Amino acid sequence: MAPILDIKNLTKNYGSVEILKDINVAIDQGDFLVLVGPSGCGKSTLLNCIAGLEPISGGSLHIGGQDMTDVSPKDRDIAMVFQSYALYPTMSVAKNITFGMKVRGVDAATQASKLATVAKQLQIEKLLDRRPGQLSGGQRQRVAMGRALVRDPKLFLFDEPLSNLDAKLRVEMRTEIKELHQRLGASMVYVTHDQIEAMTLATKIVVMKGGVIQQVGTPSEIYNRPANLFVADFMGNPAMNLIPAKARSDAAGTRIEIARRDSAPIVLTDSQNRNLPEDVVLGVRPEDIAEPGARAAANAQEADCLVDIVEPAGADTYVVMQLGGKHVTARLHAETDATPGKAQRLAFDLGKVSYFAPDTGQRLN
Ligand SMILES: Nc1ncnc2c1ncn2[C@@H]1O[C@H](COP(=O)(O)OP(=O)(O)OP(=O)(O)O)[C@@H](O)[C@H]1O
Repeated sequence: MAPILDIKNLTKNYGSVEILKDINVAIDQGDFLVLVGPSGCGKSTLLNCIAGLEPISGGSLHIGGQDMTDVSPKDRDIAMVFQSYALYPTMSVAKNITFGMKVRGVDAATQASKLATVAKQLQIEKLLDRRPGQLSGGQRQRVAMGRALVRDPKLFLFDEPLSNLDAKLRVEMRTEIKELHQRLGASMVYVTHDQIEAMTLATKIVVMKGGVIQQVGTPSEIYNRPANLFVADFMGNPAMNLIPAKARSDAAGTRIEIARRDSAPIVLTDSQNRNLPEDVVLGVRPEDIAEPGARAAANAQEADCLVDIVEPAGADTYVVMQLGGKHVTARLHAETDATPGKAQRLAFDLGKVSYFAPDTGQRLN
């Protein structure tokens, strides 16, 4: 089957400035694509290009197998949910949701039945007579989604829909959106700068920086095999530790040497990765540094590390050390007896590490 959305070699310029560079992405029916990246990376511009709110400068864009490059937004069979919700303030919730259908000439009975279905799905049946001003942020968000749902479009587009909500409600609405996606099996494109939102919602993530796609992959690919230092650093909280190290390969494997502040370097042996250049950046997630025996590890290599800071975080305790001249965070059990100023034996899971070239930032393994 043709991809539901197929973007090929898309570029977008504002005047002489190239905002999006050679964008290539395709998703299948039912995919939840999340565009994620720091402010100004071009994710909203890309969404607006998909919606047809911005013309593209080069390349092509197909939705449902149809070339939409020059088609107006209303004829693209999409529905968009904006950050601002864009509700009509003087209309009731019911009118806000049915207005688009009315404009398109949908008959009254169909309007009513679609409204009832969507109101039930979103649990806003009791709010239908209210105006947007009489709703909470989360309720407004639901109404905005209701307006998109009644269109039954080929593609839903979401532009940071949760960014106006407080932290707790954000998490609740995130779960609701995920549940809605699972129930409808709809195809969605979702913009956020929040990497947790990206990881939890997406079936496919596009990480962007400076108008350039850094990596396209499933949440697990992006998290476990980041393509470069930018993605490694951007996705995950606390961030992946990125430690300058020396790699020396021989018959037994690769010896990874990491400088310590006041003693000889730590030496870990990686039996899987050979042929690394001498200078590498070792990428290791905080959860892949543990107390020996605490977690199943594919290739645990132990070393003593001087603990600088201990940060209890409820379920886990974060321990911060200095290795390779960087702060390195390990995610330990809450009951750890790690103590600031004391050495702690830690197991590094070399079966899960990433290596990057210090100069280009590209992944090496
Ligand atoms: N109409 C415009 N004219 C010129 N430059 C623009 C215009 N709209 C956006 N830009 C620039 O394009 C770049 C990408 O903007 P965009 O809004 O897509 O980023 P973003 O990743 O969505 O960021 P944010 O999360 O802050 O919304 C930015 O450098 C921005 O200044």
